[in-house]
Amino acid sequence: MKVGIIGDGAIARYVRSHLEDTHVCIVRPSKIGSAEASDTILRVADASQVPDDTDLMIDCAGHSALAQHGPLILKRGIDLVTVSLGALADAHLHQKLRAAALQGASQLHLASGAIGALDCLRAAKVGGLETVTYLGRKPPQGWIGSPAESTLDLKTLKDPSVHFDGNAREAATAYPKNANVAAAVALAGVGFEQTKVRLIADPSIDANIHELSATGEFGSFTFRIEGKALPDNPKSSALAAMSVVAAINRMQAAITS
Ligand SMILES: NC(=O)C1=CN([C@@H]2O[C@H](COP(=O)(O)OP(=O)(O)OC[C@H]3O[C@@H](n4cnc5c(N)ncnc54)[C@H](O)[C@@H]3O)[C@@H](O)[C@H]2O)C=CC1
Ligand SMILES: O=C([O-])CC(=O)C(=O)O
Repeated sequence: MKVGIIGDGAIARYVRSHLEDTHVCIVRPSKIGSAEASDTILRVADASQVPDDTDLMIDCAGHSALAQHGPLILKRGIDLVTVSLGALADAHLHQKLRAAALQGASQLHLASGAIGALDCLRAAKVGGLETVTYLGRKPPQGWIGSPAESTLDLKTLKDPSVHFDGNAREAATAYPKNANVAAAVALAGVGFEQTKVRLIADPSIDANIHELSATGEFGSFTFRIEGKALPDNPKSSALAAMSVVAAINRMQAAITS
């Protein structure tokens, strides 16, 4: 399988290090000439330059990259795995990606990202869900560059502080680098409006802690994960990068779980 990637950040580097070969990489135009001499990968600036024989593209570059490159990749009949699923909180983009996939007879696969138990939520949805709540906690440095900065002094924070309380659509839209998990939970469960989200900066922790609780016809469950961040990006959990590799592996397996 010829696999290409979008982005060259923390998640993309992890994913590439776990793939035998990467065929092509879509990067920002300013980075086209910046490849290290040892890196022989074909670097291109947009989806129209991705070679025709590419079987699968992997988006590890965030919401704007999925919006920019996703529709053409799918229209060209190339399957796409994305970790930037918070971008789907934009109903217009959601519809555009869906239409592109139908037109190209391709599929957009949503990596599970930094959370687990989405399989449980999807199954529970069949019987009917009553409440779904997601709580995202990160150390203060994980919220730098986000709207948390407008309500909290992240450098001097002493106590755990809630800086967002609302629904998954608002969270995914306002926190494109931090609330993709809220979108993953919404898409697997009761949708963007009904999924309750709280985001917390917590100086007493050194992990990205995600908690998911649901009740419904099936009963109830709570899932909690303490995820280590990737060494080169405190915002992104290592599990998010691992989930992309797992999604690629699943797509190539004869028997999938
Ligand atoms: N689903 C989940 O649980 C998670 C999802 N994410 C998403 O993954 C994204 C990437 O995370 P990291 O690798 O840690 O971030 P990063 O900041 O280390 O890397 C992002 C890379 O994307 C590139 N990029 C941005 N826009 C681009 C465009 N239009 N075309 C080509 N390249 C572009 C940047 O140059 C950079 O190399 C985050 O922005 C976030 O939206 C991150 C963590 C968890
Ligand atoms: O990596 C994480 O822990 C979660 C994250 O940034 C996101 O949901 O966008």
